Amino acid sequence: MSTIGTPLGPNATRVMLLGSGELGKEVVIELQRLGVETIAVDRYDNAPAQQVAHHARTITMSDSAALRALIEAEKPMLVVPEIEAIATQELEKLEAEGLVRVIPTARAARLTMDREGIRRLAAETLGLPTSPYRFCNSQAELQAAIDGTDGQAAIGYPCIVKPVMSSSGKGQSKIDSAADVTHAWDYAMAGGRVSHGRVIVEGFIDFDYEITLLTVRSKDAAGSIDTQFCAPIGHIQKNGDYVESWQPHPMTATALAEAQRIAKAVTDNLGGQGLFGVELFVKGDAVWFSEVSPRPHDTGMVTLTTQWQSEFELHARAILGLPINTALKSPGASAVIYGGVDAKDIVFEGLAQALSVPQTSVRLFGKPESFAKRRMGVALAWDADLELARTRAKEAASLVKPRT
Ligand SMILES: Nc1ncnc2c1ncn2[C@@H]1O[C@H](COP(=O)(O)OP(=O)(O)OP(=O)(O)O)[C@@H](O)[C@H]1O
Ligand SMILES: NCC(=O)N[C@@H]1O[C@H](COP(=O)([O-])[O-])[C@@H](O)[C@H]1O
Ligand SMILES: [Mg+2]
Repeated sequence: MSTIGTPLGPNATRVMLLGSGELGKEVVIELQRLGVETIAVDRYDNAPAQQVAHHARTITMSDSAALRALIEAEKPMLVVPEIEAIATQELEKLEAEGLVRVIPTARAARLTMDREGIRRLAAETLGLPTSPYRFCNSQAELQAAIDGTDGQAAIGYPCIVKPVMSSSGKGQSKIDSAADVTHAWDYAMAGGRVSHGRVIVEGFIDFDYEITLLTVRSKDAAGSIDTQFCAPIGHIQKNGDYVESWQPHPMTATALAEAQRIAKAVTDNLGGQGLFGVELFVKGDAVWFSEVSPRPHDTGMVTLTTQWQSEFELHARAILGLPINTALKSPGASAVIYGGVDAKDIVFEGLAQALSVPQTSVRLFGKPESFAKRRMGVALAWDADLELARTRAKEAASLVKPRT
């Protein structure tokens, strides 16, 4: 994009987000700082990014006809997928018709929205190391894959089952023995973002630690695409959902080089411009590819306090073709604030106490409805001492008390 227009005028640079959660909210804020007109779309009204965008639209984003109608009506220059529940085949058609540019590309959005697309690309096309895996359409197929009675190598116990279209651990569970299989299947069927009836079962990787490697494809001074990495982000997940993250995570030079090699291979193939969150498991110097978000990553919210340009600013700049800088500002950490209750219009107590913890900040996303395990906010802390930052982020998060 060589010029930026005036928002709400005839030459405005219009960008549409498909998905308007906490990650999209920060992307919208960064786009607006650069003078972009924003349209935030989600499945429900008053989603976080809708509250800060110029325009808010509520549609079923997995409905191809509804998605096409909206894009044809709004005519955005860029469409930025933000969540894993979009009719990406329709985006591919719209992109092929020249009606819109999808970030990073419509193909990347389609491949990463479905665990099967990205896993087969990484493992089978690119030959990257991943956990052993199989896709199953029924509980019987799942059991056969675990036991190896389907004619292929047994996945064995323990293993992990996930709906092919889900995120933030929804519908995901660990199977330790045959007794867990029925529950894992039923839970996956109930938990996907889009009902699909298909799961991935993965062999369990007994990693030392896991990281997100934020990888940015942006234009360099000469106008060609250049890949840059942020410092690795360490994180802890509970039931497949992130609870804590920090940056930088210490790694051996060999493991870091391997992580960057894998991230470059995947993002080169996906192409386009923008920031990617490449999820990797590490044991010693061995690194496994897990999955990739072709957009800002939840564990990367820590960069709001650790980098000069957060992952959201990096994404906004990269998609607009602007220069980026991935440098670290200070070590730091993030800790999730959960809803704690199932209720609409909740209130948060203890913000003053939380923000009295030195070198912290808090983001409350403003989601209109809370669930006990819905992520409603995040606490951030920075310090040269990473462990101190982690302690403070967790302390600040624990002091914010949601209630009805
Ligand atoms: N094969 C595996 N072996 C060991 N742990 C795993 C495996 N697969 C997933 N996990 C654990 O579960 C977490 C969530 O898995 P995954 O990233 O696939 O789920 P997700 O629903 O896509 O989550 P998100 O949207 O937050 O990235 C991983 O970060 C890791 O901690
Ligand atoms: N791991 C992916 C992730 O964190 N995505 C973020 O969560 C939102 C959905 O939240 P919700 O489920 O509470 O509506 C998404 O819109 C995105 O911002
Ligand atoms: Mg993940």
